[in-house]
Amino acid sequence: MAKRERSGDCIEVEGLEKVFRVRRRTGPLRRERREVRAVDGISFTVPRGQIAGFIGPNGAGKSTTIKMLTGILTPSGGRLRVAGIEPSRDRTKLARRIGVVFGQRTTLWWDLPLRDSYALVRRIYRIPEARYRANLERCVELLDLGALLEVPVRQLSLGQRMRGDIAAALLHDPEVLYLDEPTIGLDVISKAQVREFLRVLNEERSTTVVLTTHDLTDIEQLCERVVVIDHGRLMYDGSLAGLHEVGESERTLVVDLERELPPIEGVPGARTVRTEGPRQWLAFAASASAAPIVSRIAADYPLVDLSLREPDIEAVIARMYAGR
Ligand SMILES: Nc1ncnc2c1ncn2[C@@H]1O[C@H](COP(=O)(O)OP(=O)(O)OP(=O)(O)O)[C@@H](O)[C@H]1O
Repeated sequence: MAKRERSGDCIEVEGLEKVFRVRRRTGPLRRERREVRAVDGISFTVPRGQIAGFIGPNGAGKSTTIKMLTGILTPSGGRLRVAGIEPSRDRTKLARRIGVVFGQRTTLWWDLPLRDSYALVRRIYRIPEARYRANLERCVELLDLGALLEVPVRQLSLGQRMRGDIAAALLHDPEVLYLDEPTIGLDVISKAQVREFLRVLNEERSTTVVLTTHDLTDIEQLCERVVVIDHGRLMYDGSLAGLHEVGESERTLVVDLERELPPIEGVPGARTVRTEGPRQWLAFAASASAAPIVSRIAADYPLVDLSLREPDIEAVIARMYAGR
């Protein structure tokens, strides 16, 4: 698979806007016209070869932005370029340069085995035989699809289907890959497989990736950069560590003790926020290490088990607002 140059910006977005005009019935003969500003003047760029996280709460305008980046929707205002192409003007040309994966929808043919779905993708994109074979072989190897190629898509588990969908989006060698919630509903192992694949893909082919997710672990493990939008506006653009800092976000340590005890006290940097029988929840700054907190608790309390919970995106963003 071809490795590309990592120079210049692959995606350029300037003052992007999308206004939906909706009509609402307000009485038997009355209709009201209303405007929804789904995207309200967003600007950012994504350099070639970067994996950028694109996050925000429900209804923030993420899908609308992605749809404009793929040419499905025409912007109401602003400027947009992807791989040097204006998406809404040259949608067909752009389709050859981009791949799109939606976590909650499949682009595969439900009744066909994976292999036949891929053969159809090959025909749609007119992928040359040698390139198709090489790309399919690499995807099958990296996504562990060998045993699944003859299985009809409807019989695949969600994680298998997702891996199948990702391969389908890459057979024509796109330079940009949009992923909308690629790990949603997947178990821990499938999530790890998908993340590892994206890391290798980016490393081997310098593919530019825009990743929409509600899972901060996806961002943590894959994205050097994160763009946060809310109410159609850009809230933050920078590193994940920086986001935790401005959002003053907290991680939670869930601790199982041998028996019910009073709330854990005296652990520097952590405070007990909840107790339920022998289980206690301790919050601490997301930027801090959990190690000293864990060893302190292990030394002072009868510890049976523990797990770590990452902050959720909604909470981080809510704190960003509160801090303004
Ligand atoms: N076709 C449409 N017509 C009218 N309003 C729309 C349309 N598509 C989206 N919207 C509105 O635009 C806003 C942004 O929606 P969008 O789907 O882009 O958000 P999102 O960030 O992708 O949310 P989610 O995380 O829930 O997918 C919402 O208020 C939504 O109701």
